[in-house]
Amino acid sequence: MNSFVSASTIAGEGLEEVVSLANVKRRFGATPALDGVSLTVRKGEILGIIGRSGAGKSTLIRCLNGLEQADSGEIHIEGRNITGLTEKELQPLRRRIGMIFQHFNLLSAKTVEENVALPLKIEGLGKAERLKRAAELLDLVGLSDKAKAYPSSLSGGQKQRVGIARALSARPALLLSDEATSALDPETTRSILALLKDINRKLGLTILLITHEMEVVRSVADRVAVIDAGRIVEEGPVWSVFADPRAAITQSLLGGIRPQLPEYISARLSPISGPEQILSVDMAGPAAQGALFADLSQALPHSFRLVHGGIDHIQDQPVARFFIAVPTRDSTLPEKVQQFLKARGARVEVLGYDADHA
Ligand SMILES: Nc1ncnc2c1ncn2[C@@H]1O[C@H](COP(=O)(O)OP(=O)(O)OP(=O)(O)O)[C@@H](O)[C@H]1O
Repeated sequence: MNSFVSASTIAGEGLEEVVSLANVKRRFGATPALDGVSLTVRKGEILGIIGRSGAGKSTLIRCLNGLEQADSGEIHIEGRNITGLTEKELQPLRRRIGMIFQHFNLLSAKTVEENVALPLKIEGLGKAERLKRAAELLDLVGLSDKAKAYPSSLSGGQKQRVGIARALSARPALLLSDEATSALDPETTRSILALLKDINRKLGLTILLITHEMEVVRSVADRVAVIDAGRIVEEGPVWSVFADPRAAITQSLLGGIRPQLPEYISARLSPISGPEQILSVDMAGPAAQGALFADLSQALPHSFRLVHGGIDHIQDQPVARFFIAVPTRDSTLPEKVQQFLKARGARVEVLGYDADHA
């Protein structure tokens, strides 16, 4: 483990909730930007907050770091209520939150190591100690060879690594990532997310990820909270929210990364009985581990045709979603197939009938 940044120095000892919000409200004129938000970020976890543009994510961040005052409700950082504090009282608490941003916000006239060491200068540390710590942090993010470089000579991914090192330099209790991968290409995004996960695991760093991309949540978060019109509409372990999204907004945000019924089939689906009934079959955890379709085909031969789908693995849990077509020539078959699948723990939904399948 890195000697400078250890789990115990990043997060306060013995505190389970690094951040908690209780019924936080913030209104701009007629717009309730935050409409009673309650959530907690637990020590050592990665919590993803996802929402569309205008959902209230920026207002939430601004309330958390004290740039915006909530109209009502309470915000605790490491057990301390920050609502109503003066600017002076807020300053030491603000330093408990390290931030990384979409556009990195590095100082272009300073070298990489100077950027990383800057928060330590503000804390009053001597130069030798600042540079020693900067070197350790650059080692942590894999950029030791760029210490003397200027930000303009770095790629986007390298700039964000510097941003991460700088955010960690003042030993924050929480790393707040504000759309930190939104300006990066998919491969660089993956490497930055892998780095965040690695630091989270190695150092026990608590991370709050604000994003509009489900893929970001999928690859690194432990829990996810979905925000819509200033309200948390759904919250839970990532794999379970992916397996069974309840809110319409969550289903819509998941649209791009969950198997969907192919467009050409959904376009011709009819609610009126036809030659094939189309079902969606969702399974997660133990239910997704068995040989469900092999067993179905043995119990009820020629009872279905696989149309589309697949198995994803989220937080080491299988999450499966398939679409099958069941012939209706034998009118009792659809019901038998559904009962078989439900008895094996699958969630089954009748989407309609495909009248045109040859
Ligand atoms: N200073 C302000 N004055 C007036 N309305 C505001 C202000 N800040 C935010 N709002 C409104 O509050 C709502 C939430 O905005 P917010 O910026 O928090 O959303 P967001 O999820 O961060 O969106 P984006 O992803 O586009 O940044 C929006 O309807 C926005 O127009």
